[in-house]
Amino acid sequence: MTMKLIVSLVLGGFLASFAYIYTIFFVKPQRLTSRLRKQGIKGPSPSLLLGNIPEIRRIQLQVQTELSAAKSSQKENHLAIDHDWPSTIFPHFKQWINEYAVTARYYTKRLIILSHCKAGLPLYNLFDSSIILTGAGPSFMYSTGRIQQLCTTDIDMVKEISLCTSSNLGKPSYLSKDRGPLLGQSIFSTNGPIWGHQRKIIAPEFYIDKVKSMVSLMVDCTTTMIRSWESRIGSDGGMADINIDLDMRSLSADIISRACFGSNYTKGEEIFSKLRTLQDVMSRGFIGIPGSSRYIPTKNNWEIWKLEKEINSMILRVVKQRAATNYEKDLLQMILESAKSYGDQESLGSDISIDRFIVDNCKAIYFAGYETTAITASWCLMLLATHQEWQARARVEVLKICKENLPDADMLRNMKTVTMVIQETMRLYPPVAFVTRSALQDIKFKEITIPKGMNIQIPIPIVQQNPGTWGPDAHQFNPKRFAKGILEASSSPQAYMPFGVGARTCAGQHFAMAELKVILSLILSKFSFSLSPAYRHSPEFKLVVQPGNEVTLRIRRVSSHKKTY
Ligand code: HEM
Repeated sequence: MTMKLIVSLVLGGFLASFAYIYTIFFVKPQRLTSRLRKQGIKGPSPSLLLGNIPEIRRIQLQVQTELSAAKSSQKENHLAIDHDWPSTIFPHFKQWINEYAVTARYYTKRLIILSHCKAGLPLYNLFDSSIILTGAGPSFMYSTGRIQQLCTTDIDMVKEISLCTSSNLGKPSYLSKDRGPLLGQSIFSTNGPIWGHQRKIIAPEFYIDKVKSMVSLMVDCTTTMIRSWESRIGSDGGMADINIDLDMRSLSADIISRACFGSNYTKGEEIFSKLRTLQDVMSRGFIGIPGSSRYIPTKNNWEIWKLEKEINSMILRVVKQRAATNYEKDLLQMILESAKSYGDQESLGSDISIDRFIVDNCKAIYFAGYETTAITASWCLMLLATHQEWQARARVEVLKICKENLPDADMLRNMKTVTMVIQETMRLYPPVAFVTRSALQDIKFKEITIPKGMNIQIPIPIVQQNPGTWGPDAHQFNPKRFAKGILEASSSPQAYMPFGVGARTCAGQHFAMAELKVILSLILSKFSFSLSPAYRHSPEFKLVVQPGNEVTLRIRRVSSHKKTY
């Protein structure tokens, strides 16, 4: 009897798991993709459990093998830096765009009708499904395990997405599930009223006026780093090779900690180092496949759970300390106060606990505020080191504006060349590689109905390096293209999106720009620099696009400017 019960329980469990896996990995994806396929959207055929992951791996491996063969046949020249890194990091996108996002779809119906008339073709051909569905543009679909993506580089579709204010468009659920330990139920991953509440609390803390008042704090932190560089370089004529990645990370961490977490900033360093390890562990492998589930006790997941627990309790300790100290009016205080009122707001319809609300949002700000800005600063300095003419131009501007003074908010606003350099850096090396959205209900863009549950992905680096939009020098560093602002830099303003698009655009972009200008202007005014011969250019994607090898600069003092702070 007991044996029978065990057997039927095991069998029942097995059948239930099979039915679950079959629904998640086959029935649901089929339902989504067949609706898109009927509308002319194509894509590579997925395998059952892994989707297109095997093909992604195969294409990446093939491109990397070809690349290393080409490299070994050439004499290595570290100064020959190729900015077309998306072709090697995301080669599958380029291949799929060529294969599945056919050129005919670029045409509007009018153009097709005209070309048909010109070619003497009968117009009834227009009802052929491959031609009539011209709305898609360069879009295709693919999947990683259970996660279905509609990937688009179609500027018109990007424009419609960025103008969309409908609550039917939101952030994908995999951000709070698969990326949960990092992003949790924070402003980054929530939707609807709870997101609206979080945005209302956090965004005003980074409005331009608030940021202006944080410039002196940014200058103080950067000055401390500059002094340490000066002592490493020694007196005039001295020189040092400095690994700037580490310094940019600790500087950025210092700035965001002090700006957002006030007197409790000292705990920040530990939290950042753990967050970085967490990000590293989480970037291994793909999300959405069986075995990567956050509930399965794999070695990776044990490490993630341990780090998550440690980070969460460290943040809660900071919160407790804050409760015991004097009142401060910083972001942490705003989050704490809003968490109290959030507890009373049943209308938000959320089941997130107050502790979770605090921890997830603090964690998200720590992560967003430090990693992206630090990496951008490293890329800016690397590019200025390899483009001495732009380094000299930016330095002349900084010295002219600041004279013998430390930069303030007005001076930063007038730094046109420095701004152009930062904008061009974020065009070539956007730290965030994808704008991600999800159809929370059926939603229509460019005559294509995107079914509920489908994720939408815009690969930022590919759009920002498209020669069709940016011209033949799309893969080159040319800050001049931003001389008349972002709107005039390319044939389509929507093609520039390092801070994302639409309602979910980066809440900290003014803060990030001010911080980058402070860092660059202070470094330029004190030092000249070139790339260390040890540098090897190798961008990598680990949730963010970062230098795969350390950026080491050969740094000297600027001799004509001897003022010390
Ligand atoms: C160079 C630096 C930075 C870059 C390139 C960057 C980029 C981005 C991108 C691409 C998004 C997603 C936008 C979208 O989905 O359309 C985002 C969101 C966000 N960023 Fe940034 N970011 C930077 C710095 C910062 C800083 C310094 C902060 C705050 C201290 C910050 C706070 C946020 C927040 C809160 C969101 C979520 C907005 C929402 O969903 O409502 N970011 N950022």
